[in-house]
Amino acid sequence: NIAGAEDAFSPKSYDSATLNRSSFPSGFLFGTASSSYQYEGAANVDGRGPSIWDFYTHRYPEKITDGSNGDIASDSYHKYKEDVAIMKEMGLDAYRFSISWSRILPKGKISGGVNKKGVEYYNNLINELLAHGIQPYVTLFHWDLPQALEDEYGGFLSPRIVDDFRDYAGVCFKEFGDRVKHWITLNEPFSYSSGGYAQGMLAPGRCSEWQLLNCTGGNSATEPYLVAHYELLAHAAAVKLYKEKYQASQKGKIGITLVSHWFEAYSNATHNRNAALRALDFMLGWFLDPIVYGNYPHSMRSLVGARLPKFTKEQSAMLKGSFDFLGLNYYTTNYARYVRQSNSVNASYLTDARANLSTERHGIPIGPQAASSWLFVYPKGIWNLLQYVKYKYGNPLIYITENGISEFNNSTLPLEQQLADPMRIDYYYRHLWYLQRAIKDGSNVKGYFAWSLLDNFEWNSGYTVRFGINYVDYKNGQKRYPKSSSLWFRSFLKK
Ligand SMILES: OC[C@@H]1[C@@H](O)[C@H](O)[C@@H](O)c2nnnn21
Repeated sequence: NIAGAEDAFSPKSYDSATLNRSSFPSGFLFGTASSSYQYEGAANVDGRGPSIWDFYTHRYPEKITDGSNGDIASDSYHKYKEDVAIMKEMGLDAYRFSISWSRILPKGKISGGVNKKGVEYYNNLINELLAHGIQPYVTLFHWDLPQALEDEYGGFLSPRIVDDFRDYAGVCFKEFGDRVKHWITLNEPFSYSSGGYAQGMLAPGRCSEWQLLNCTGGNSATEPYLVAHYELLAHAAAVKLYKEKYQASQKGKIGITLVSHWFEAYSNATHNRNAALRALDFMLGWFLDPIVYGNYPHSMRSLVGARLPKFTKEQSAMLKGSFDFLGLNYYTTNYARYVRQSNSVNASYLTDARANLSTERHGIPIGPQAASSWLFVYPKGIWNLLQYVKYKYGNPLIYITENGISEFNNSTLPLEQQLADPMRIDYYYRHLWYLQRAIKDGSNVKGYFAWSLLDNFEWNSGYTVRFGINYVDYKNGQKRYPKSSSLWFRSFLKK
């Protein structure tokens, strides 16, 4: 049910005696997550082609809080062996990372050539992980689309992306599928379509002029829905290829990672409870309904109308059941309340749900605010979200593929102060407590990946916030240091 009690649980202490690996089913997987553009650096090294994030950060540095980019980032391209050693030291079982499409295919297409050095880097990373008993969970697309495809036909705004994504996925299955047994096609298609085409604060930075968000063209009423449609079809095409050509011999699993907030009704009034359900449809159901039921949620079809693309019968059949597991990213919870559509002249994805989202009620915040302005700590939301997915979508096999919190970059403070991150220990302890609760209540969750192993490039926030369990000294050759949460995880994960 939507009316949720406040998040009542707060631990007396964080010692791993009360909550640890054995609070979870045996074989439960613990990992950390990352992504190529945010971690690797080496942007123009060894044949990598530019992605839309290289273009966006260099062309519009003013759109990034500190004017930074991922040219060097956490330099994992050169330091991946150190990173694997840190994972081993922490006692982690798995590592979720993404492949840079333009490092493998610099021009985005096979016809543009496969970059052998790029293939070599990911082979080295995968082999290093396996040599240390750490399982690779590999995301094919984590927002860094080859700029060549954006230039040629507008990237995910065009149906041509479906074939190109499928071909790229095929190269990865062929090159790495003998050792990679868990594939994630897309990371958060919601964020890519809403952030990139409705709000415009993620690359390629498009939105309606009237939203006055300083976008470079676009239409927030139509483009988010077109992009989401082609993301779904690209996902389904890659899954079809894997299942038809590779799964029998490679015996791996393939899925997709979706993100959702939990939404608490602003009040128990029916119109506010319905607003919370619509908010879930427009953020999670937008993608989960098509892959579970083969079509968009009813609320979207009725409210968005002709602006919502339609699936053909064949496409619907290809989408329905197109996953062996669901990756779910949870960070925060919002209040939702009914709002009458302001006007139909300036339609936008951002108002189509007729649900006003807020992070406070009667002036009281829903939880403590992190450094990231959208992130309020509400651990019970992970339990709520898992109940909702269990009941509405048939209790699918789930991995929590991201969960985490950010602090501000205070690199002027003494290092030992910067390494003290008690709020991160509190965040992880409380979310993990609700996660083991949800599993005991029947949710089919098999693993958990914390965001993030290291501090990294946080998209439009640049390096002004830090999500790392381990610190990266950007002023000193990206040197890694464990934060207190890294040491806490080490005791939590002890076997
Ligand atoms: O903002 C923190 C992280 C980003 O760094 C990830 O790239 C992205 O997958 C995500 N989704 N929700 N929160 N996050």
